[in-house]
Amino acid sequence: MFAAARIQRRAFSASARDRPAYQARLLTCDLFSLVQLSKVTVLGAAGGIGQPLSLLLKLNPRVSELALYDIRGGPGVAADISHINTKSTVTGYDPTPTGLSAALKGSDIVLIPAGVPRKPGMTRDDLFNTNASIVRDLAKACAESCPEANILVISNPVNSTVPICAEVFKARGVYNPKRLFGVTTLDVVRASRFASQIKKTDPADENIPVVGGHSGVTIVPLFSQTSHPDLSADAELVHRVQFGGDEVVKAKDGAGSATLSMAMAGARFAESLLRASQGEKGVVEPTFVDSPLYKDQGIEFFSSKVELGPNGVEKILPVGKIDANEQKLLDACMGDLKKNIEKGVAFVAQNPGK
Ligand SMILES: NC(=O)C1=CN([C@@H]2O[C@H](COP(=O)(O)OP(=O)(O)OC[C@H]3O[C@@H](n4cnc5c(N)ncnc54)[C@H](O)[C@@H]3O)[C@@H](O)[C@H]2O)C=CC1
Ligand SMILES: O=C([O-])CC(=O)C(=O)O
Repeated sequence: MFAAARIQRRAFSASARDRPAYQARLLTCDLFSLVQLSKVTVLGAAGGIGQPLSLLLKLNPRVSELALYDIRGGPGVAADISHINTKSTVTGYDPTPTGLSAALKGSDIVLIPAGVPRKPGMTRDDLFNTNASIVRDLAKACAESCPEANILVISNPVNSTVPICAEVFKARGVYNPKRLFGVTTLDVVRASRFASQIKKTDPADENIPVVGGHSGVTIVPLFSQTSHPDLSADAELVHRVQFGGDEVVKAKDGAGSATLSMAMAGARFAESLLRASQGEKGVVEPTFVDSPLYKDQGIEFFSSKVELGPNGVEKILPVGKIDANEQKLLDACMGDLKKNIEKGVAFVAQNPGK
């Protein structure tokens, strides 16, 4: 899949005479030639998140091919972004079944920010009726055209849209739990920024695990596991992390929810996955995945720190030691999370679509 891995394999199997040539190629190839075969697809590429996310992916030298699909405006965004002077190719696709399958064929990573965003007064769950069928149908297209790709779900409610994708893949016999991710990176990004504002630190040095799900009380920051354990008692900060999305929805006053910070968070998660796919060890990101951690409580999906690798999920790390404040948050998370997951599963059972 990736050029460097291919060259390395050839170097191993080459004759003693040819091996030095392959090894020299490995040593001398620049970063782009190392990774030239990574195709990334964005579904919903012309939206508030899709556009800046596509821009950031175009700037990423690990991406060699960028496929942009939307029900409207994909080719226009692609034409614009394609003029940026980085090596990757950019193609926009029309909203036809063949356009969608061509956008997905051969993809290594598919990011899905397609669907409607919140308006003030709405919860993420209020988006379910519209976004569930959008995600179901896009998941079907992925299951048919790129069943082995890593699927990164951004569309809300993430706690339900990820199980929807899983059910669609299962129904087609191609479900690989190691390759399905709910993107919760924005919660981690917010936690580190908000904590750094209080502690007057560089947010780049803050690494705050956030576990659970991606909505309100299901978002559980674990400050006790950082160098500022006292922050777990800061109820205002914890609330700000849990309801950071609402802060943006309110400020945008009907014009949508977080788009720019989300694009950064989505691009960061995709970059982590690319680094791990290309052999970097120890790449860890919290993400919402099919997880063994709370299956005994009937919770099939859970966000915790996950080590990424060439096959997607390499290792799901335990929640670890938490303090009494955080235990209360985790207890409060479980009820909503379970209901959100079950709602997604039930939706596909009752509405399998075409
Ligand atoms: N996971 C997270 O942390 C976050 C998730 N979100 C969610 O991301 C989603 C998108 O948000 P925005 O970009 O602000 O919305 P937007 O309305 O600006 O963009 C959505 C795009 O999806 C497209 N679309 C709709 N149906 C489609 C389909 N069937 N196939 C392809 N494209 C389709 C639309 O044409 C539009 O361009 C929302 O559900 C929002 O709640 C937003 C912020 C953070
Ligand atoms: O709040 C929203 O609806 C969008 C979102 O998921 C976030 O900003 O975390």
